[in-house]
Amino acid sequence: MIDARQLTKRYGEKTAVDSLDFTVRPGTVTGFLGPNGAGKSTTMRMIVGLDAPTGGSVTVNGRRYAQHRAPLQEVGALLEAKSVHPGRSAYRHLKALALTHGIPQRRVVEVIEIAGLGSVARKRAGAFSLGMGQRLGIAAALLGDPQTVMLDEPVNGLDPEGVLWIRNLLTSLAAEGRTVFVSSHLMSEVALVADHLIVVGRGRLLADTTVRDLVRAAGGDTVQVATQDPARLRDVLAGPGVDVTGRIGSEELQVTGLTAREIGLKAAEHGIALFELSSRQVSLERAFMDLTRDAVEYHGSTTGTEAAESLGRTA
Ligand SMILES: Nc1ncnc2c1ncn2[C@@H]1O[C@H](COP(=O)(O)OP(=O)(O)OP(=O)(O)O)[C@@H](O)[C@H]1O
Repeated sequence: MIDARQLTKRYGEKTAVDSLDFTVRPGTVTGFLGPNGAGKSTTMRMIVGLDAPTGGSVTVNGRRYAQHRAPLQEVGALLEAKSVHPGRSAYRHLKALALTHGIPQRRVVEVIEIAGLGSVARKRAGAFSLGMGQRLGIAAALLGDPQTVMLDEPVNGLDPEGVLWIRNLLTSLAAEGRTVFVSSHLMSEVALVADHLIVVGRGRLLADTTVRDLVRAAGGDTVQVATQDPARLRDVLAGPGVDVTGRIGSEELQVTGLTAREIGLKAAEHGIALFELSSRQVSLERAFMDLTRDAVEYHGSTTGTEAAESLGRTA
């Protein structure tokens, strides 16, 4: 559990994080969303004590990070590209980390497996691709088998297989009852994996909500499903607040009141094959853009004249 109370960070005149109040709960993936410069990284750095708050406080499982006796076993974090000695292998890097934190060596082998680094673990980390570097950072974050896992933009640099791997990893960590907090500036990415969302802009809290409520508020909660067995899927999905429509004899159903993820999970649970599963993500993306419109620091639509004027002002 991560608990931020009136958390504030100022750098001179700039308020990077502005009186944030939020709670990240165990057993679920919480997405931390906001446009570039919204204060996500600064908040995460304060959670693990790499930056001191100017005001307010943030605790992990009831204590400030520095007050934990074995912090690596409490919170595993992937922040911006970790400094790994380029001449050191992934294995030796993790081994050194384990040694200095009293973590058994067998855990090093385990996290190498979890991170899919088995075939490159003995190679120099300096020769790693961005994606391999991310995997090594994630292996390091999981080393202490922490109850809380926090990842800053983890899909950066990962190929499609890596992105899928991250999604599955986050979901299974949450299913084990851990607190999973993951930042991104892409709603489409977060919506696939997170149940809960904390949205920030210019350091302020814009929304503390569920993906489901945000979708509902955007009026885009229809999910298109095509299945082998529509009658059975209707029965499986039936419940309060859920509405399923579809033509008789058609494989296609339109579902409201459940997310694509919930439908996919229920179908899998009952062994029902799906041929299509698509939510109206465009409206979800739009809901995020509407929420953060006034908080975006750099608008791509700035005209040449405006850009020149603003350059002139700062010059
Ligand atoms: N050390 C620092 N000194 C001065 N300003 C800083 C410092 N670190 C961050 N900032 C400023 O604080 C604001 C928030 O930055 P932060 O990196 O936390 O945002 P972010 O949401 O993580 O953005 P991004 O997605 O671009 O990483 C930005 O305007 C940034 O320029």
